[in-house]
Amino acid sequence: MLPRRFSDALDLRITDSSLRDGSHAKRHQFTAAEVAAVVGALDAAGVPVIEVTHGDGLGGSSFTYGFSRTPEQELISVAVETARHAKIAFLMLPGVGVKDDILASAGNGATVCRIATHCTEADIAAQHFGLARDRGLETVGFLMMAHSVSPEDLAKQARIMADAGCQCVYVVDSAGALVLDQVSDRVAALVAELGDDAQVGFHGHENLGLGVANSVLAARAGATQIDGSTRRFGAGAGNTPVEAFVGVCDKLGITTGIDFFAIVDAAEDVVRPAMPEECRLDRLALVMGYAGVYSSFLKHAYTLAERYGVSGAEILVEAGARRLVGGQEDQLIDIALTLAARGAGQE
Ligand SMILES: CC[C@H](O)CC(=O)C(=O)O
Ligand SMILES: [Mn+2]
Repeated sequence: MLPRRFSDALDLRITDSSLRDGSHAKRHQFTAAEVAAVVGALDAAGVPVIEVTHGDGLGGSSFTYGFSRTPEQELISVAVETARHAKIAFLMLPGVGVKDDILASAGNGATVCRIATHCTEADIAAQHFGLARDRGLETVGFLMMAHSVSPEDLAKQARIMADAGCQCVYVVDSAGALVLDQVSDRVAALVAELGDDAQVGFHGHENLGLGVANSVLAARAGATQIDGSTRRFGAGAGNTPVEAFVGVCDKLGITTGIDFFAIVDAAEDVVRPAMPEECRLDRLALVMGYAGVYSSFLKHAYTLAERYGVSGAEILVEAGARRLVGGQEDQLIDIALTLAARGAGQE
């Protein structure tokens, strides 16, 4: 069991996901040199956990999700060799990655295993949590698209993960659709359900501009692990910006162990040069948050809108109406073709 608090000095543990969620924004084109530079800067700033994987997790490099420029085990190895203090985490979605991918990541020195499922499908992760615990890995569970079920139903799924060996279950706002109390209610429901059996975490997206505020409310409701990405480098409008969140935590007296000025410098001098462009709160990102669409669909929507001459916003609105989940990227093609047949204009 993980302690409720990481140490007397640390109220919250932040995991930086720039090198995993940011992979979506970079269309999975990280080089080993970029990973080394970013890990070096985040580690020096005191970031305790750094996640490194293809955006869609281990095994994500594919026609469906987009091919990686650099094999992810190479990136994990570089991260492990570079980090002096930070733990290196990886993400896997059962069925996209397989158990051998977990073993390979552990073999290359990653120590935090994060398993993600849709928020109604926690049971498919049971064997992966078991394997990870057997290998001595720390385990984190991701209940994705958490806006789409009630706090009570989410808590039941969290219980399934905890019983399978998950040490911290995250409320994952994949669409950046949760608004303030909707975060607190979900985190509080998980805290009440899990008690001392597992910690609770929160992973936010900026699609409605609420990443920092939602993360503060998650912490106040009892979350002890919070995700963010330096310079918001993540899918959609990006994730909760780590540097802003650290500054806010400092002002609120919440201890993160991260040096504000060092992470601000890392954001500007090291992470920004690795980004193809800023993660923006633009039309399609806003539509994602409003319509409740998986943030990693953003680049797919841009590509399909251009290819078929249709509106990216309309693709996303329909994706929200169909309640698409991760792995259903091919349905975006169907939506685009349907819009093209109707003669919808491009936006
Ligand atoms: C495809 C995995 C996904 O990007 C995980 C995640 O960060 C989320 O659901 O927000
Ligand atoms: Mn995410």
